Amino acid sequence: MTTVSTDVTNSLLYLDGVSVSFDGFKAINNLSFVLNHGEMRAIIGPNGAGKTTMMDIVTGKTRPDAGDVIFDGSNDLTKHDEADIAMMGIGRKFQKPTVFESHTVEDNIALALSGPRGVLPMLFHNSSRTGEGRIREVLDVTRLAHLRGQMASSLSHGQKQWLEIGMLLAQNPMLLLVDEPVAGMTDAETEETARLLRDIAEGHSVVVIEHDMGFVRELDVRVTCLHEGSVLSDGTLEHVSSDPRVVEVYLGR
Ligand SMILES: Nc1ncnc2c1ncn2[C@@H]1O[C@H](COP(=O)(O)OP(=O)(O)OP(=O)(O)O)[C@@H](O)[C@H]1O
Repeated sequence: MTTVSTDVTNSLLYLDGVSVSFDGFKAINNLSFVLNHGEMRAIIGPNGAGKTTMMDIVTGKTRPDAGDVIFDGSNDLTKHDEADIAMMGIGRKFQKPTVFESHTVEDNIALALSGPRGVLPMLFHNSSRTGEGRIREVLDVTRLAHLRGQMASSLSHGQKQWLEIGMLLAQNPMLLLVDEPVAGMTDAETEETARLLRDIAEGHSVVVIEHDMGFVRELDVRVTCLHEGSVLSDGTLEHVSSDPRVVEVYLGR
């Protein structure tokens, strides 16, 4: 018990004994998962393993039937709705980019900055960091500074994904949840996305769901493999990818 309570206090995200069923089917089955402050983690696993459902539970979209879901040591996420959870500092990027196509890159970031956790409402209290400074920071980290005046509709698929990550960053979340960011990207964009997320992880905690194992290798972080709603294997990519159970249900297919 001592270990568990220490885990809760020291972790940014703590799931223990979490289960959820849909029409009697256990999509998440007694799942335990701990993410440390400042950590980036990759989540892999076959289709239907429960990866998206796990994110749905963390963001308040789905309520678990059982288990603990604690954010930043003391916030019981099962007692909050999606809007509350976003305000607490959990940002989610879905697989498909949803940028404002008919606005410029810069305006997309500015719109996100003026959102509930953006910095613009706080400007009067913090003159050292202007909206413009923050926009530049976000554009730099998302590799879009040279495109700031262009319409979002003119961006490549990969650049739209980076822009949406930028819009998330503008909200300054403590934790970013990123679902299959490199699906549909070119090889060059995929490699750049790994570098971009590593840069972001210097100041944020990140959970990335991804099937592209080359990309997961580039991320160079601890990997958790889910299967049938629970953790099947966890550790370095070398450890997880050589686990015979992971090879059987996922990598060997
Ligand atoms: N709202 C829902 N109603 C019914 N079944 C659901 C619902 N959401 C998820 N499921 C089922 O739960 C299981 C887990 O789905 P989930 O989308 O979490 O898997 P995943 O690991 O994200 O898969 P993929 O890699 O294909 O995205 C699947 O069998 C799915 O059909």
